[in-house]
Amino acid sequence: MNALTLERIGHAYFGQAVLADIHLEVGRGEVVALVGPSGSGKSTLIQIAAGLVDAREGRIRRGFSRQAMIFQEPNLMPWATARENIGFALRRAGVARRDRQARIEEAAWLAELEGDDLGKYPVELSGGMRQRVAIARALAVRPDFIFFDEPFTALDVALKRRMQDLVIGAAREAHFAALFITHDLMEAIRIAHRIAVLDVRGRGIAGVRALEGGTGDRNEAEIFALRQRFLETDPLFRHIHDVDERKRR
Ligand SMILES: Nc1ncnc2c1ncn2[C@@H]1O[C@H](COP(=O)(O)OP(=O)(O)OP(=O)(O)O)[C@@H](O)[C@H]1O
Repeated sequence: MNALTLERIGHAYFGQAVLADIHLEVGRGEVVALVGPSGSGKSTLIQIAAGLVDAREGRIRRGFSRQAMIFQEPNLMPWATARENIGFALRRAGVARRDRQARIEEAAWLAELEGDDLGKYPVELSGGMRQRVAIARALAVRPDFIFFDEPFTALDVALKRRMQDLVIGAAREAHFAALFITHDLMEAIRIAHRIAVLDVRGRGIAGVRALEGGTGDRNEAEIFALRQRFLETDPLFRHIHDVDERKRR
């Protein structure tokens, strides 16, 4: 069984269709990037897949046992240290108190957080460090599926790159499957096994491209060349940088 299967998913907000006839599969241990123009319904789809929004139509089969979500905003509790933020997630997940410390250390190691950082409050941490804490909080529950909703869009280029490497390393280490929403085709090529492109108006998946090799195996020159090839020669990617396509209808 796949980690995730979406069948004929459709959704509408206030009678306005947002998604229709979406079919998408994510295999076990597979990272699928979902790209599409702004407003095409990517966030809605990931929220449906994660069970945060009930789809109006279709069926979802989940072959994973524990999920986590990472958003653009780290959403840390400001009154709690990084360690406590991760610990709360473990408590919510039902992890016994005696096991929490070891799980926090394990997740901090995967997210490359130092011991000092764990004792700091969110306000004392940089944007990048806060996002590391959010990643550690997600990894601490040992998810076998992670939903990423444009997690690195707000970060500068160098930091973004480090975070992507971190996700690639963690995916290899922890073997989770993931659905990763991004606007950035370079990011999709760097991180994913396959790239799915959502139709401009959310009417189906326009197409899927499988990437050769494992994630993290592609060097910068290969990633750049592939991005250029996709954008210049593959009609599937023609509209992915369109903005607010829906509003122009
Ligand atoms: N809670 C909501 N209530 C009403 N309309 C919504 C809601 N959430 C999203 N929409 C609308 O649904 C459409 C799809 O939005 P969604 O955020 O899913 O797209 P997206 O592809 O993730 O966009 P972006 O890349 O800009 O984040 C948009 O027209 C948006 O305005």
